[in-house]
Amino acid sequence: IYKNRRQHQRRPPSPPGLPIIGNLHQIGELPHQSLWRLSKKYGPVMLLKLGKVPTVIVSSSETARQALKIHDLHCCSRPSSAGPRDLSYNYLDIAFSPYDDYWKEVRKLAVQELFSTKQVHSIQPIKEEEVKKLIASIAESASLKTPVNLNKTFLALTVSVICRAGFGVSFEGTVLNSDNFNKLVREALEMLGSFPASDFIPYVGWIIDWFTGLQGRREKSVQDLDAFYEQMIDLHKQEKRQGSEDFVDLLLKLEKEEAVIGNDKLTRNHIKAILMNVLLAGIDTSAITMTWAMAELARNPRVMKKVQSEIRNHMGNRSTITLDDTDQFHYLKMVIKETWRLHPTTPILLPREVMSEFEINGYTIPVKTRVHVNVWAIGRDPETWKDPEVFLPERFIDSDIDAKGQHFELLPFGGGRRICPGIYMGTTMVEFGLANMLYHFDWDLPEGMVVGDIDIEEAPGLTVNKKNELLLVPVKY
Ligand code: HEM
Repeated sequence: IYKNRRQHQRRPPSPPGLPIIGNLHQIGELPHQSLWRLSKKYGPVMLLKLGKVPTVIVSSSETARQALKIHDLHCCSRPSSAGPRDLSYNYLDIAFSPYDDYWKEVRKLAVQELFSTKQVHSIQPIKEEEVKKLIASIAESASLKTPVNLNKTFLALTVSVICRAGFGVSFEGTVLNSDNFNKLVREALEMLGSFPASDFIPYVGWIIDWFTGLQGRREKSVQDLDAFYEQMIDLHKQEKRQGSEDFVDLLLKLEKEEAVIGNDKLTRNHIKAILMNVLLAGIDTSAITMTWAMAELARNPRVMKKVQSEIRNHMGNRSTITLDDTDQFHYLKMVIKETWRLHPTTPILLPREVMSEFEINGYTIPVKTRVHVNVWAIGRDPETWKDPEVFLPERFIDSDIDAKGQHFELLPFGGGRRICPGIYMGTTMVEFGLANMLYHFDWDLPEGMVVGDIDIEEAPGLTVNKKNELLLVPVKY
C-alpha cells in the first residue's frame, strides 16, 4: 500500500543537483535572484535539495495563496537552522520559534503590548521628535549643499524611534556608536539569512562552516548582540523613567513574577530573544523600505515631483505632518506599495516547515519540507504585473491590492499565521519618514551624477538593502 501511495504522489520539478550538496551551490549570495531564474525554467512550485533538506520554492501569486492561505496550517512551523538557533537562544523568539503553544502565547503578548494600534499612536510623539531632529540635521547639509547618505539617515531614524519606543532608552550613550550598531545589525541579519552547510549536510557540514569562517562570524555576532541586550537591560534597571511601561519593563516584570509562557518559565534568555526580533525585524525593514523608495524616486523624477506635490498641496502652510495627514497621502501609499513590489525587504520571507503533507498544483509536499515564498519573484512576474520592471505607482490606481497579506500578488509582510505582526507600526513609520523627507526637501543628484547612475544593486542578507549608498543633495523647500 505504501509503495502504491508513493507512486501516486507527484513531486514538483527539480533542477538537477550534485551528490551530497544537491542544489546548495545554486543558491548564491542573493538567493531570491538565483531562485527566480531557476523558477522561470522549473515553474512556480519547484523542489530543490539543499544537501539533505527538501526545499520547495513557491514563485507565483496563485501558488503563494495555496501555501499561505489554503494550506497555512500545514506549513506554518519554522525549520531548525544554525543562525536563527544561536541568535534566538534556541528558538525563544517569535520569528524563528516552531509553531507551538509557546509561539502562540509569546506572539499574542507582543501583539498586545508592543505592536498594537494603541502603542503605535502612543509612540507618535517620539517619532515626531526624532523626525524633527533629522530635519534639522538635513537642513544643515542643505545649507552646505553636501550630499546626505540616505541608507544611514533612515537607519538612524528607525534605530532611535524603536530604541526609545520599545526599550525606553535613547540610543545615544549605549556601548556602540551608530556605525558599529549598523554593522552589528547587518552582520546579524546576514547570519540569519545565510544557508549554513551544517543545516543541510549531516555530520560534516559544520566543518565546512568552520572552514569558511561562517561559524566564527555567527559566534561573534551572538556575543556582540548579547552584550548589547545586557547593556540595554542594565540601563533599564538603573534609569528612573517616567511615562508608561515599555516592553522591557513588562518583560522584566514577567521574569520577576516567574511567569510561564507556553510550558517555559520566562528567563533572561527569553527576553533577549524577543528583543532580537524587535531589533532585527523592526528597525532594518522600515529603514530599507525608505531607502529603496528614495532611490526609485530619484531614478524617476516625474514620480518624485508628483508625490511631493500631493504632500505639499495637502499641507498648505502647516509644517508638522500628523498621522491623520499621512492617511490622506494616497499617491505616497502607492509609491510605497510599488517600492515593496520591486524591493520587498525580506524577499523570500522566512523559511516555513511543513507539519503535515499537502498538495500545491497537484504536487505533494511532504512533512519536514522547507518552504520559501519568493515574493521578490512574484513582484516581477509578467503574468501578474504589466511591464514589471517599470516603477509605476499608478498601477495601483483603481486596484484593491494592499500589502496586508490578503493579496498574494504583493506580500512584503508575508501572509497567513506567520504574517508580520508589525505591519501597522512598520507602515506608519515608512509613511511618516518619507512624507517628511519629501515635504521639507527637494533632492538633487550629487554634482557630476545623472539619473542613470543611481543603481539598484542589492546587498545580501535575510533583509535586502541597497548595496551602494544612496547619496542625494537636499534643498530646503
Ligand atoms: C516595513 C516594515 C516591515 C516589513 C516589510 C516587515 C516584513 C516582515 C516579513 C516579510 C516577515 C516574515 C513573514 C513570513 O515569514 O511570512 C516578518 C515577520 C516578523 N516581523 Fe516584520 N516587517 C516590518 C516591520 C516590523 C516591525 C516594526 C516589527 C516589530 C517591532 C516587526 C516584527 C516582526 C516579527 C516579530 C516577525 C515574526 C512573525 C512570526 O514568525 O510569527 N516587523 N516581518
